[in-house]
Amino acid sequence: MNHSTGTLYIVSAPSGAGKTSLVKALIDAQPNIRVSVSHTTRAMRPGEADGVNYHFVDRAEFVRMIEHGDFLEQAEVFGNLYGTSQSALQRTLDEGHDLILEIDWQGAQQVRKLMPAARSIFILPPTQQALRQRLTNRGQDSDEIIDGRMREAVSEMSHYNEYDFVVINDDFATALEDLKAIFRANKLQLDQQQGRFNELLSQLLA
Ligand SMILES: Nc1ncnc2c1ncn2[C@@H]1O[C@H](COP(=O)(O)OP(=O)(O)OP(=O)(O)O)[C@@H](O)[C@H]1O
Ligand SMILES: Nc1nc2c(ncn2[C@@H]2O[C@H](COP(=O)(O)O)[C@@H](O)[C@H]2O)c(=O)[nH]1
Repeated sequence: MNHSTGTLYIVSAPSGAGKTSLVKALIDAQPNIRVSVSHTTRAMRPGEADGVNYHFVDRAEFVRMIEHGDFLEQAEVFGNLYGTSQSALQRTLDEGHDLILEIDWQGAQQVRKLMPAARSIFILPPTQQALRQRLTNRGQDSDEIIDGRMREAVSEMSHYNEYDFVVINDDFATALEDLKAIFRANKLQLDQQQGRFNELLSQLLA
């Protein structure tokens, strides 16, 4: 059996639903999973670092990268450009690591067309009030930006049924267990498809 190529996962959610926190907790527990570092024209937030949270570039550089064909997918979200580097993604998968893309529904549609084997997960907040509360508690965006993100949340959430799985992030620990279960089930399915159990089965059935 050859496990050399990793699986690509797409994780989408309205801003503030908790996808970054959940993905971070998942990869802390499962070292073979990597997270793609996107390029963006958004301003850096306090506490963020270039090359860690994002590759922060200006609009001219981002447009140059689009023209050069550097992105697997790219989209405008909340007035800023975001994109996934094709070469970094391919390198990580070829190294055998599973890779998570934290991207919006527009990017998810583009990736599904190009890489149909990608598995996709949509994370929902338990209520609209909880979503606003989380954006407020995060303390990184002005009231005006939070209002804009709440308006966009409805449009983002209307695409939930394009995804393979939906996870509700009400209790954090429960949502994390749901995410882990999705990754575990997918790995077991791949093991079966790639014949990992053939030797055992030939002994058991002899
Ligand atoms: N289950 C939860 N209950 C309460 N607070 C939560 C829960 N999950 C995440 N949070 C908090 O909600 C805030 C938003 O979470 P996070 O930044 O992970 O969201 P996000 O979906 O990645 O947003 P964005 O798309 O804007 O980056 C954070 O302060 C986080 O600690
Ligand atoms: N299509 C893409 N969407 C992306 C990418 N990286 C992030 N995102 C989306 O942007 C919003 C806002 O993120 P924030 O860090 O500014 O709060 C987030 O909800 C993601 O869905 C990307 O590479 N491509």
